[in-house]
Parts: sequence; C-alpha cells; structure tokens
Amino acid sequence: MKSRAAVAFGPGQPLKIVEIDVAPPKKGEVLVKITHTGVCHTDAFTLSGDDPEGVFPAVLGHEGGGIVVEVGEGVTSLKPGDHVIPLYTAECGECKFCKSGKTNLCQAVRATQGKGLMPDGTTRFSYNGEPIFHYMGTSTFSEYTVCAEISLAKVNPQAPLDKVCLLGCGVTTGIGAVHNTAKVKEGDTVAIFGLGGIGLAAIQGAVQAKAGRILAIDTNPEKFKLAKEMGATDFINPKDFDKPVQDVIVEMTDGGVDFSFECIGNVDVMRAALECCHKGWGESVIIGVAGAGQEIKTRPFQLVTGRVWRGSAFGGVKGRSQLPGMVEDAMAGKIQLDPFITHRLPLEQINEAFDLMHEGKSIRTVIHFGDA
Ligand SMILES: NC(=O)C1=CN([C@@H]2O[C@H](COP(=O)(O)OP(=O)(O)OC[C@H]3O[C@@H](n4cnc5c(N)ncnc54)[C@H](OP(=O)(O)O)[C@@H]3O)[C@@H](O)[C@H]2O)C=CC1
Ligand SMILES: N[C@@H](CCC(=O)N[C@@H](CSC=O)C(=O)NCC(=O)O)C(=O)O
Ligand SMILES: [Zn+2]
Ligand SMILES: [Zn+2]
Repeated sequence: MKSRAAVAFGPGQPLKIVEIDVAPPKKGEVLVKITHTGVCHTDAFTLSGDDPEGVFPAVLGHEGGGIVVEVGEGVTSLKPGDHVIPLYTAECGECKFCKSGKTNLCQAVRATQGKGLMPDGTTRFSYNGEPIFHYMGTSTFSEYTVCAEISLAKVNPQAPLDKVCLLGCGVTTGIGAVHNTAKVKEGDTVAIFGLGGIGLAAIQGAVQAKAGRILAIDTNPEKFKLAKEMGATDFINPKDFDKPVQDVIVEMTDGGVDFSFECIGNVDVMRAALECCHKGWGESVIIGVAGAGQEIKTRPFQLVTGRVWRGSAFGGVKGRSQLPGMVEDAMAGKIQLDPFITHRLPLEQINEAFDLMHEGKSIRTVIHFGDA
C-alpha cells in the first residue's frame, strides 16, 4: 500500500515528505495507521548523523499512537481497530531479559531493530523500488507503519491518541526514571538537568513521589516557567555562575542532592550531575543520549565515596504490561500531558518541529497525519 511519510534520506538533511510503499505485515507483525506522533530529541540525534546505529534512508519517529489496520500470521494479542502505542523497547515476556525481573530491556528484536530491519532481517518500506530502513522498531513518521506484535502496547480506545502518543517516549521516560530507576521517595532532594520533554516529565515524576526540593537546571531560562508550573522549587542557569554548577548545587543543598537526572545528552553535564550528588548515597541517573565516540568521566573517588551512577532507558517501563496503566493514569489526570504539547503541525511541516526544537522554542510538537 501507499503511505505518506517523512523520510530521512541522509544525515543532516531535512526530512522529505514522499509517498512510500508499505508491504503487508509478515508473521508476528502488525500494520498500524499512525494518527499522531511526537518529535523527540533522539529523532534529531539520529538525523544529525551522531547515532552509531543511524542508517539511511529511514523513516524515523518513535513517539506515536495509532490504530491497528491488519495483523500478520500468528498475531493473537491484537486485532484491527485496536488502539496502540508503538514501543521502541519491546516486551516479549520470554527472553532472558524479560524473565529476569531486573530490566525492561527486552532483547527479542533489539539486534535487527538496531539495524533498521524487521525481525526477519528485511524491511517493509520502499521508495521507487529501493528499500527504506525502519527506526527503533516504530517508524512513526509514516502514516502506515509495520511493527512487531511485541513492540505494540494495546491501550484504552477512549484515550486521546493526539496526547497519549507522548507516552511512547518522553513522558514515560522521565516519569519512569524517577519511580523505577531512582525510586525517589518522599522528602528526597532531586536535581534535574535539562528541561525539555524528558526533564519536565522527570519533574512531574518527582512531584508524584513527593520529593522535598526539585532543582531545575537549564541553560535556556525560557524553560524555567514551565518547570515551575510542573512543580520545580529551585531554578539554576549554570551560565549565571562563575563556578561549576555542581559546586553551586552542593552549597545550596547542604552537601548535595539525593538523586540527579541528566536529561540532555551532554557528557560534561553527566559529570556535573554525578558530582552534585550527596557523598555516601547520592545517585545520578543518565537519561540523555550522547553522540558516537563520546565518553563520561569523573574521579573514581566520586564513586568510592558512595555516589552511584545509573542509566535509564524508557524509564525502566515494560511497555506492554505497564504502558496501558500509564495511559489510564493520563486519562484520570494523574499524569499531565497537555503542558508538554507546545506545538501541533501536519506531517508536511515536520521539519519545522525539528527547527523549533533546535531553537529551544518547543517542548513537544505533535505531528498529525489527519485532523489535528
Ligand atoms: N534514555 C532514554 O530512554 C531516552 C533518552 N532521551 C534523550 O534525552 C535527552 C533529552 O531529550 P528531550 O527532552 O527530548 O530534549 P530537549 O532538547 O527538548 O531538552 C534538552 C534541554 O536541555 C537544555 N540544555 C542543553 N544544553 C544544556 C546544558 N549544557 N546545561 C543545561 N541545559 C542544557 C536544552 O536547552 P535549549 O532549549 O537551549 O536547547 C533543553 O531545554 C536527549 O539526549 C534524548 O536523546 C530521550 C528519550 C528517551
Ligand atoms: N542508538 C544509540 C543509542 C540510542 C539510545 O540510547 N536510545 C534509548 C532510547 S532514546 C529515546 O528517545 C534507549 O532506550 N536505548 C536502549 C536501547 O536498547 O536502545 C547508540 O547506539 O548510541
Ligand atoms: Zn524519544
Ligand atoms: Zn523479551
């Protein structure tokens, strides 16, 4: 079938809106009509060419919501008409990772997913007869996409897809990192570096956890207003100080924070986020994605003296089991999605969404394929 899609033909190039061919779903696969998709910084990261797993031409996008159109052989858990959120972290329930009870990082389709292919090693997308790669197992920048059954969470059909699509990445990642990875408790002091979609969601998670102080750090002071509305208590622009931001935070918090979250993808900030943690127990969670070849560093003494460095992918959330409940939470007002949506644009204007992000003017732009 034909599908309108924003295709990344090469690194650093604007996406091109073209009509691609989408082949039917094979065994264990599902054809989904995407109605809405957010644009996450990770899409920009891969488009920039900094992603070691980036392959071109590809259909990017991983923060979508849609409706099942057709299921392939052997698919039992989904049927046409079901509302779904594509998952870049699958959940097969059967692999060593799924069974471990220790991680959400299902590996059932991860190897082929990282190569831009479906689990059988081929692609369902083509343009002018040439193959187009998938992305993160989701490719939500195409009106019709094919995903593995285990890469789809079935959600309440009453949920507004134009909002809950954000649970496909950003909001879930930030909130989940606070609850599942850090396990923030009432009264804890928390520092959040980077106040985009992920950082603001981490603030929301910290408020839910009843954190005592929530320090919001960003070099773009325009981001503080929303952070305050979300519930942050202290606001720090590192550019306002002539000493490292970690020293500023340690002084402000009587020795450092209980938890910090890096939501930018900057390895220098990752160091600051670790070093602003309290001696003896402070834990820092890396969420931001850094480019190929970049490495983190600190003095090992920082760890010897009790600070802990962790990482979090998709907020530690198991998508098929837990995302439907988060959708219910959003419908019940326990998770706020509206504040994240600063812009809405049709697919044809998707490059403007990337511009807005790079200019620091948006939190999330939601792209619509039909009506807004
Ligand atoms: N681990 C995971 O599962 C996931 C990771 N990610 C990653 O999380 C990161 C954040 O994503 P997202 O929220 O969409 O990105 P955004 O670009 O929306 O937000 C990043 C924020 O950090 C600010 N910033 C940039 N540099 C600095 C600095 N040196 N010090 C303080 N603040 C700074 C930016 O300011 P400005 O406005 O000037 O740009 C912006 O406000 C990305 O690296 C993304 O790839 C995303 C989703 C899931
Ligand atoms: N491909 C990159 C790494 C990209 C990465 O870290 N992705 C995050 C999700 S970012 C979402 O917006 C993630 O969950 N990673 C876990 C995974 O299994 O990919 C590289 O190679 O550096
Ligand atoms: Zn993302
Ligand atoms: Zn698995």
